[in-house]
Amino acid sequence: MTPDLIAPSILSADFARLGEEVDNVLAAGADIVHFDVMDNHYVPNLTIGPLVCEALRKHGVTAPIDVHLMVKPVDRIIPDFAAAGATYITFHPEASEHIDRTLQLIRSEGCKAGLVFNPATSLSYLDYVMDKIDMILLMSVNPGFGGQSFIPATMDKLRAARKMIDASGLDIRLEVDGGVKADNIGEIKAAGADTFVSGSGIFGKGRDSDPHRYDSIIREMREQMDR
Ligand SMILES: O=C(CO)[C@@H](O)[C@H](O)COP(=O)(O)O
Ligand SMILES: [Fe+2]
Repeated sequence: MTPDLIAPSILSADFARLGEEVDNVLAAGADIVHFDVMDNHYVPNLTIGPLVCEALRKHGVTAPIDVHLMVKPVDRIIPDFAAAGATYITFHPEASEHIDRTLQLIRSEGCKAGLVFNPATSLSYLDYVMDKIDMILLMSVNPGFGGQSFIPATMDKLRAARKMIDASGLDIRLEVDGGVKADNIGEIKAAGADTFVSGSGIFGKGRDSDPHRYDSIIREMREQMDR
């Protein structure tokens, strides 16, 4: 049985106090840090690199770090993220010339490997690489920005991906990313997800110094998942 993981996307955190934000959201009960890497080439936005991942590790973050690469090309940056302390490294199949080789590269660097599926991307990319995958990430928004609305068609894709994983008998996490909130996380879990990325749904807009500001939202998400 794969335990459910809540993965706050730090894209929506207050970057002026990133270490504190990550400490607080993990202390509130979140499980894994979702680390969105954007290159303003594969997606129309630019964010963070291995330096920030390394800084979180030096700050003392011991929780898994789930690096979501929205970059093209992909391979060059993988060893740097592995050295910086990434736990999972996922990438979009459209961004790699050789998907099988990129998956093998991630594992050879000591990280868990995953493929990321945009809303319109077919799950058929999985057909010949399921044995090289530790995580399937389904985008429920088009990649590039936080704060977007969940795309309802993701639910059917989620059920299909869950069937593929169960039929494979392999230990593969099924993560959903984009527009996940307390009011839809229960339905997303029921459709088959076990790992839940939420950025604006957790960090919200407000900036305040209360170290317990994330306790209630994480608790509410758990309650919704356990219903
Ligand atoms: O990868 C991405 C966006 O491309 C996501 O991880 C977002 O950062 C999720 O943000 P919310 O939709 O939860 O606000
Ligand atoms: Fe992401």
